[in-house]
Amino acid sequence: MSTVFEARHLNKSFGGLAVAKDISISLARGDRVALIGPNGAGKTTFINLVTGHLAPDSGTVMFDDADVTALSPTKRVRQGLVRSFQVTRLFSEMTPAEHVALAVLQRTGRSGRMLGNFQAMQDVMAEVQESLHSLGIDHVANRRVSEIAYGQQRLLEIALALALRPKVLLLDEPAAGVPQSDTSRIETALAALPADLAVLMIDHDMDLVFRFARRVVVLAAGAIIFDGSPQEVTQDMRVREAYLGNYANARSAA
Ligand SMILES: Nc1ncnc2c1ncn2[C@@H]1O[C@H](COP(=O)(O)OP(=O)(O)OP(=O)(O)O)[C@@H](O)[C@H]1O
Repeated sequence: MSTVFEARHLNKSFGGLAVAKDISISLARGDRVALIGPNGAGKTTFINLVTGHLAPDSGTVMFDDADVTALSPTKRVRQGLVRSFQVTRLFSEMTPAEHVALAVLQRTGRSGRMLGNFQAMQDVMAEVQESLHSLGIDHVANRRVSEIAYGQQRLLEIALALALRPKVLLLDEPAAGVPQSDTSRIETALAALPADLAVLMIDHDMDLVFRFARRVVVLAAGAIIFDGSPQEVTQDMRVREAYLGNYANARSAA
């Protein structure tokens, strides 16, 4: 598989606190990687370094064989390096259909001012319908975001990220805050992501992580302490001590 993304030796400190220590991770097309670790390990900081929301003190971010370390977050998104939107970035008065239409208009270089007329644009409408249908939220397409369930809002985040046609998708806790009864919908959406898309997901729900990931990277105190298969990670003594102890014991007892 060809490498599409590579973080090389990223370092970042806040004051005296080193939160990224020589982090190197690469992703190939079709990868399904989970980034796990204790609270405060530096997972979100890593995503921010990758997307350009934070500048590293040293190190390089490579995307599609080009150095994108100095590019703005917007330029990285345009190239296909996309993180899922956060619920807090949705507009409560707008509908899911309008959100997706806006993303499609932006991606295709058309003005957001055309949003009032998107239902007359066949290509936009077709993509909106197909997108919301594939994520199982087409029945709430025309409700206000403030009126739909939290799990549906999180599915809309995924729809918006996919509308940007990413090559690499970074998902920061896609199921966090979603009631247990709805997490299966998120899992179904994750399982149906395009096969050639490279996905890196952060989550604390280990059942979700182990069903989704074919590779697991563990961060602790800003450093990678493990990068390997889900089968090996539960056996790794450093990982057990830093994070997975109880979970690994439960799995081996089951
Ligand atoms: N802008 C900032 N300024 C100072 N310290 C920060 C900043 N952002 C994060 N930190 C610190 O960096 C460390 C890593 O935080 P980060 O949010 O990346 O961890 P995390 O692994 O994503 O944690 P969680 O699982 O709780 O979301 C923490 O100690 C945090 O307090």
